Amino acid sequence: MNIASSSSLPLTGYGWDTDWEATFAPYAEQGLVVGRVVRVDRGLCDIVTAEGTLRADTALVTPRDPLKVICTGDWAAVDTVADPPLVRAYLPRRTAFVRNTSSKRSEGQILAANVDHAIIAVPLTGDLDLGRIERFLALAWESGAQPLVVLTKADLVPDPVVLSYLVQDVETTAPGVQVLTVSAAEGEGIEILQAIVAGGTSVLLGQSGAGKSTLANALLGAEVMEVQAIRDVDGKGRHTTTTRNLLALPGGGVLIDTPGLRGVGLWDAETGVGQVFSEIEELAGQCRFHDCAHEAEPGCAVLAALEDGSLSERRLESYRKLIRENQRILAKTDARLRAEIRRDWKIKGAIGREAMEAKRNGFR
Ligand SMILES: Nc1nc2c(ncn2[C@@H]2O[C@H](COP(=O)(O)OP(=O)(O)OP(=O)(O)O)[C@@H](O)[C@H]2O)c(=O)[nH]1
Ligand SMILES: [Zn+2]
Repeated sequence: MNIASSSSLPLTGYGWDTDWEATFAPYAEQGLVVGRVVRVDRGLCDIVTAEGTLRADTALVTPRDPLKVICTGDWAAVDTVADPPLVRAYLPRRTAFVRNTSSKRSEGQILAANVDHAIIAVPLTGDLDLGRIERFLALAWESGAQPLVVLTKADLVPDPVVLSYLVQDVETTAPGVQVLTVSAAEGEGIEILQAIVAGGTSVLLGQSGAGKSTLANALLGAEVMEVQAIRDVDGKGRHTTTTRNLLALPGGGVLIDTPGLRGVGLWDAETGVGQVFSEIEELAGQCRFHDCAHEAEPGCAVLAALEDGSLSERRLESYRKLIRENQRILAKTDARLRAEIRRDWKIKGAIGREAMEAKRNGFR
């Protein structure tokens, strides 16, 4: 994407601050140039620097561990004397979005780095899927970014009383999270969202049809939509939809557009789950047994809350589902490890059997 190729664009528009500057100082001493990664593909990445966008080799920042591969949002230290330019390193990430790549593979995939706001788009059409919101919240908390729920298509709920109930439901589901209603169709709520995202880097999460693209366009303005159209014309249209891009917003802030974050799964999001269900974790802390499973134990504060109605059955079920799902993912990660342990046992077992046999034979 060449939006940033004009050399006058300062890096502050891309999230550069004095903390990054301090972290980068030793690289600057080595004559390396700083830039933010706007896209990574096939061994190369696009990096926006104070001098414009350059394409650099990522061989040195593509280790085997998929979570350590350079990604969109990273701050790179680039050797611009090399030809092509070469990324030597990237600065330690403040936050990182990771997802479970597929059901077959257990390795995580790094989606975006240094994200401050995770905007969870939830359409106000049909029934609110609170469980889905919880999943996105867990993923967001786990990344280190601050989640924000944006209820989209508010124009489809004209009754303010109904709307306020829906907002309340979501607020209860998302303790500690700001809930905003917007209508891109009527422009309502967009300015507030603009003000929030102006401070930092944001990603848009949410199911297909939630209104993410529409929101992105509202934040980006017409200029970028045109660029998008031009890119489609040059025959790369299909491809660009799967490529992650990082864009400076005209009203301030940065948007990382990650269309890949649709059927998102959890990845080692145990801490995230805890934050989504902070009230349940708090209750669990009051259970008589510290390893209480909240099934039938005496003195269980979680079950007591269910009983007196302060905790809903749906909420607890949702919590359990997320914990189970997370454990399955962790188990997959550990599958290789467990296979090794099993092999170890087998060897030890074989040795043991041999010894037994020798003994038995000896006794004969
Ligand atoms: N009424 C109404 N419709 C909207 C609004 N925002 C988006 N839509 C419609 O909702 C549909 C889906 O919007 P998108 O922005 O494409 O949704 P998305 O989340 O990007 O979907 P994917 O690209 O499939 O992930 C489109 O037909 C939009 O026109 C809104 O504020 N009001
Ligand atoms: Zn309990």
